[in-house]
Amino acid sequence: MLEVKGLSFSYGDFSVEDICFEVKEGEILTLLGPNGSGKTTILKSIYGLLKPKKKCVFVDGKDFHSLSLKERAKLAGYVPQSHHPSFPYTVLDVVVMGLASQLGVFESPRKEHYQKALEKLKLIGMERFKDKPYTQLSGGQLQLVLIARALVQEPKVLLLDEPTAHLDFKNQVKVLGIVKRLAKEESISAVMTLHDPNLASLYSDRIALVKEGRIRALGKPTQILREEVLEEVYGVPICILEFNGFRLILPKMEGI
Ligand SMILES: Nc1ncnc2c1ncn2[C@@H]1O[C@H](COP(=O)(O)OP(=O)(O)OP(=O)(O)O)[C@@H](O)[C@H]1O
Repeated sequence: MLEVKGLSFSYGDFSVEDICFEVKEGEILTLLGPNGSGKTTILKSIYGLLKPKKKCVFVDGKDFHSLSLKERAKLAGYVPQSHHPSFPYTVLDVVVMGLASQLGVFESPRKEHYQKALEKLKLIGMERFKDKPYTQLSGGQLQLVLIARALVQEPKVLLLDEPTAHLDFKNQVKVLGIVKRLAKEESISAVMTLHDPNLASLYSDRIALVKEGRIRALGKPTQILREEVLEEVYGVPICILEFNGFRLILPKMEGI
């Protein structure tokens, strides 16, 4: 289980303050909120890429930030929002790099490591690209490879920053479906950031609405995704249509 207890971080002119939530095994919590509200800052602070003001992140009760890099890499995987590859490693090599922390300093990856990486590429439907230089992938393909790289560690906690950002509709559904299935089957605690409230509603167990560096509301999608709450957070008129038990969140337009 992931516990975030009073996480605060400041860049100077922007800060996230007193972020608190728990994510149980098998659960997906989505951070949803406007551009610049602090979602990435929260994810980076959890993973330790940014240094929060105090001890505040615990995985299975362990103070995550006090662990060694190797121990952290075993426990948590992070998929960044964007990545600009510079060296033309093959896709398979990039996924194997996810296991670097599990190898000794002078140890090269072995057959079983490549096998594991290939399994993860198969899982996301990217095995046919295994020998392609990853500098030659599209933005969406790159995103999928980064997800495979995080999965190869078989982490207990998965942090995904806008995992659907560069993906077409089919791949959005596919990737979020994979995250949901893995969370349940592998008992992973997943935290992701999304921009689309409809996708958040469909794929999250709980949603934290973030505004100006603070969590404004936290709960199940049906509790959180209400017209007045979303209007307050996004500052635009919202209309929610209910149909066969599903909720469709739309901008309010004349005629709706
Ligand atoms: N390295 C940095 N130094 C200073 N300020 C930063 C830095 N990175 C981000 N910020 C600022 O912190 C605020 C929150 O940024 P963050 O990327 O966390 O927001 P976000 O909710 O993830 O946004 P988006 O949805 O647009 O990705 C923004 O005002 C941004 O300008």
